[in-house]
Amino acid sequence: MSRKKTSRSKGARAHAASAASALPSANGPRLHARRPSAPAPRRRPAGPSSPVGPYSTVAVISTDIAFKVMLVGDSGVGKTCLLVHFKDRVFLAGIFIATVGINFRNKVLDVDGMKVKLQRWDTAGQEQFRSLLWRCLWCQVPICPHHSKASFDNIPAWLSEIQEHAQHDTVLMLLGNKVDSTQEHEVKGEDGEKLAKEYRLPFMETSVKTGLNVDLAFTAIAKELKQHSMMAPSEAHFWLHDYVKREGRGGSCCRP
Ligand SMILES: Nc1nc2c(ncn2[C@@H]2O[C@H](COP(=O)(O)OP(=O)(O)OP(=O)(O)O)[C@@H](O)[C@H]2O)c(=O)[nH]1
Repeated sequence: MSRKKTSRSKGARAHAASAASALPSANGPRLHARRPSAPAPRRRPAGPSSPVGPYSTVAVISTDIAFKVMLVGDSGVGKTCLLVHFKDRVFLAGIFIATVGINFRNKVLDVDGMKVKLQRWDTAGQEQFRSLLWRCLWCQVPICPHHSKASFDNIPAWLSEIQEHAQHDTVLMLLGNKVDSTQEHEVKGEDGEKLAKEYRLPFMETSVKTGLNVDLAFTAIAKELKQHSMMAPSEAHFWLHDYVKREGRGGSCCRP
């Protein structure tokens, strides 16, 4: 639990500040203007072996487009739980088995009539695993829980790392997880919102325990990614920030 990144150097934080200033303005170009001419290739991921064993049944689901998404943040912030809840609608209450290596889970969403596959990667906090993935990701979601100031304080360093290694047009969204927690909230929703504004990121409070905004977070990501790769000139523009504000429930990020 204590494999936190609290020891990040002042240099990293300074870099984070400069990374923030490097982000485009809210009214300027969007964070992620990638618009490939062809849909993302549906290749089997390179590197780590598939979790599908030799005796597993493989269901082949035809999808129109596929994207790699990764949740990032300190150990214990709820990355695995978010992924598991989104896929299987269960909350791993009180179960904390630190992720070792890399896992991934697929989920196909129907986004405006198109099948969008989100391939969600779950990594342990170790650098060597993340560095395998940085460059092929389409979306990164830094997370901090409401009751952990240390995790919150590390978000700029995570953002800095993303800025440094990931593709420049990676979709980003900030999540404040465990909003249900009865522990004293060292971090208020307003703090998360303020930080998100500073980095010009959409922000949402989530709770895997109650399910608050979990599906919405992934649906918003899927919509945004779909737009990046497929938007036809006649199609209405999808605004991630607006969608999150409009559809989110509870918390300071969203309407009541
Ligand atoms: N109350 C509450 N607890 C949560 C929530 N999300 C996760 N947890 C708990 O937080 C602990 C850690 O969750 P994980 O999903 O394993 O954390 P992680 O970020 O994947 O951790 P690593 O695998 O070490 O990187 C578990 O005991 C979960 O039950 C939430 O929304 N609310």
